[in-house]
Amino acid sequence: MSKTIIKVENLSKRYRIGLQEKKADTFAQQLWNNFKAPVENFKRIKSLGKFQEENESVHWALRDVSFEVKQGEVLGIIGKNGAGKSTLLKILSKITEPTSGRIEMNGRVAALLEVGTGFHPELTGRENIYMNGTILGMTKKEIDHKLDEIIDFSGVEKYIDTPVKFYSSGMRVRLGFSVAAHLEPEILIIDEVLAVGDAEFQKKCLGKMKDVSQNEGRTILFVSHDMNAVYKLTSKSMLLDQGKISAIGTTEDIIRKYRTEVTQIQNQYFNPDQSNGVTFIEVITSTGTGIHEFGKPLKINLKAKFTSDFKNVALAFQFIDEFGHSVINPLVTQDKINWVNNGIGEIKLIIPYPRFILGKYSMTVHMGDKAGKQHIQTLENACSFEVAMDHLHSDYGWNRSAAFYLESHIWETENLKYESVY
Ligand SMILES: Nc1ncnc2c1ncn2[C@@H]1O[C@H](COP(=O)(O)OP(=O)(O)OP(=O)(O)O)[C@@H](O)[C@H]1O
Repeated sequence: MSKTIIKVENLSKRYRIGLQEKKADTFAQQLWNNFKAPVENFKRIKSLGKFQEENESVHWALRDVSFEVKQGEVLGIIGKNGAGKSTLLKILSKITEPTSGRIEMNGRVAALLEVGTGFHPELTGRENIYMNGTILGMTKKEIDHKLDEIIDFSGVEKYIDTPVKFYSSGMRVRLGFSVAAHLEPEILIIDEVLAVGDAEFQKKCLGKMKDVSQNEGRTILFVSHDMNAVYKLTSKSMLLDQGKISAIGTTEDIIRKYRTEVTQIQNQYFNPDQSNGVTFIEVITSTGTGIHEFGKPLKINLKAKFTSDFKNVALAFQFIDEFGHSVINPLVTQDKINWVNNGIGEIKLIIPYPRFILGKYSMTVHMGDKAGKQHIQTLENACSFEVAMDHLHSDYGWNRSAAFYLESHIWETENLKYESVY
């Protein structure tokens, strides 16, 4: 059993929201506000000083957060904007003090948080490498030994003797990551910053992080909004919600939970006017929450009610992607449907091998009589669902704009044959 390298107990961070100036409509009011401001601000500061008191100007960015990370573990940290992810990483990197709680870290920490943190702008790239190495407790000889590798990985060798203040944000991130990953910290903390770099560099960074965790036993904490990157790099993740841990578990489960929370999906349609036509439609996705995992069967349930028996009904389901394209030919009922039990009826559509690739889809339902003479109802945007592909590993990453669908296929040469089934 590997040893615990990070132990966090009841960690909380309280921010005091700025003491704002009062707005004035008139000059006289402005003078009065200026006169009163010091007294009011003093009162607010005093009330904030009382730790136990809740107040609208107090904001808890983290509240009672406890968890442990073992050596060599790669922990993904995900959550909506403002959930407290960066605050947690800043506290662990000793950039910010917690308000209360305890942290035990058994190793040297290298962090890549905001673009450019950890660099002195007036120093050159090379000087900054030495400065960072020294802070991490490395000798000059040890840094000398790593120097070429760091410069090479960063891809900024042309500018390595230029002060960092002249670097673009992408160049700073490249060098920042390279320094953090190569200077052999026991704990590597990486925030969203990698998103600044181009796709090729991001891929290279993910590969390097995998390498340092698997082959060198380093521990990594990784924050990202890119679920594909989290999926690829981590097997365990933590979901933060309003400063609290809402779940810790396998990355697959945590991403599923997160997606369900952030995606506003209308996967049920209910018609309050039940006099004639469709009364209810539901898209039953593989997760049951409007999120559908690529490749699994998709089901649609439709209920209808008419004022009397209704014979020879025809239905068509049309699937529209988020760019407004109809992605497959509308699926039309071939045989007549008769709803003769006072016009109450139900039909299920099952798509066994849907090919919709990641993204959001909505469904339009057309209803008419079989002869096509009578149009009964068209329900645009009746239900929607989102297709997720995080569970499918890809060396390239999935890109919504790259394709409309994904196809299973077979490769054959003289001495090799294999099938990729999606
Ligand atoms: N210096 C600060 N002063 C006041 N409030 C702050 C400060 N820093 C962060 N906060 C607040 O604390 C909460 C958590 O912020 P944090 O940046 O940790 O969230 P996050 O999960 O990293 O969000 P994002 O995904 O947008 O980066 C937010 O409500 C934020 O407004």
